[in-house]
Amino acid sequence: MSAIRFDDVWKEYGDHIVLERITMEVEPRAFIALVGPSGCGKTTLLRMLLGEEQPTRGQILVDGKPLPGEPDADRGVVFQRYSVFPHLTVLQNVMLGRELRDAKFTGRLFGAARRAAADEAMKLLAEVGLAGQESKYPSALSGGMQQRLALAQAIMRGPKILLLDEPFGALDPGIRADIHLLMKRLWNETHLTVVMVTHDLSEAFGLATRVIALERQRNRPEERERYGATVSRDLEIFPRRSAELRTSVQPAPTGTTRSGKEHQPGRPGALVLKEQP
Ligand SMILES: Nc1ncnc2c1ncn2[C@@H]1O[C@H](COP(=O)(O)OP(=O)(O)OP(=O)(O)O)[C@@H](O)[C@H]1O
Repeated sequence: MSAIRFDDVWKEYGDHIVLERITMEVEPRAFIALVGPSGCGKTTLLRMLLGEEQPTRGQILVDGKPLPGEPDADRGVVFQRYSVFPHLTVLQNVMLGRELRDAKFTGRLFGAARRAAADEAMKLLAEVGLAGQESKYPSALSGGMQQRLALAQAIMRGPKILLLDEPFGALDPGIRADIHLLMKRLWNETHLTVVMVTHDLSEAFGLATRVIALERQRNRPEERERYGATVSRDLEIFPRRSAELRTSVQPAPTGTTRSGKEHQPGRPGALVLKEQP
């Protein structure tokens, strides 16, 4: 469970200002959807949260402390594609999540620690609907299954913050709906703070507790490089989901993530609109 604070964060590449004046607080266990036009800096913001990029000005604090300058186990990430290792089996990919965290130098666990990690990985695979697929390689899985695997691998690292960069963008609508249910269930069952970049507004409103739009305030061609994007809309989904609303959801049957006990998200029509000053 982590709170994130952006304190007047700017990101520039040479003379090109990509983001400016990003100041916001993200409460613990929030599910943030970052939306905005192509090229406005959504992925750049996510990469700064991951530690792959540093702010040019300002700072990002997690639980009151400056964000470590490089990726660590506290932050898990799933991209639209290529988040898992093609040369490792499904089980090995999920185990790696734990090995990278607990055996940083060797990348391997041994003995009881390895058996415990394998048991946990098997449970997690069942939870994401991949029971029975453990010895397959990712290339033998569908796109939706690969993204479930990527989620399982990220969660196996035990992150406090999960960063999602259009993780479901390449999936067919039906498969997307299934994986949305899975995502909601995983978020409900864990203490994760989630930040997700998406182009899909219905996905944003269906999953998130808060939808944040980034936009350039000045967008004439000659101004594009000199003015970065900033937070233009901060939409809180109402009623807010909170720890009290969490439901205990049984693991989905193998091969599916549909659950009758799924917590319903806030409806897009029920919003509190907070304009940025
Ligand atoms: N390493 C880099 N060096 C120089 N410019 C970069 C770098 N990374 C990103 N940019 C620029 O920053 C801007 C924002 O890119 P970013 O990928 O964050 O946008 P985005 O909102 O995620 O776009 P999309 O929705 O199309 O994925 C773009 O103009 C891009 O060219």
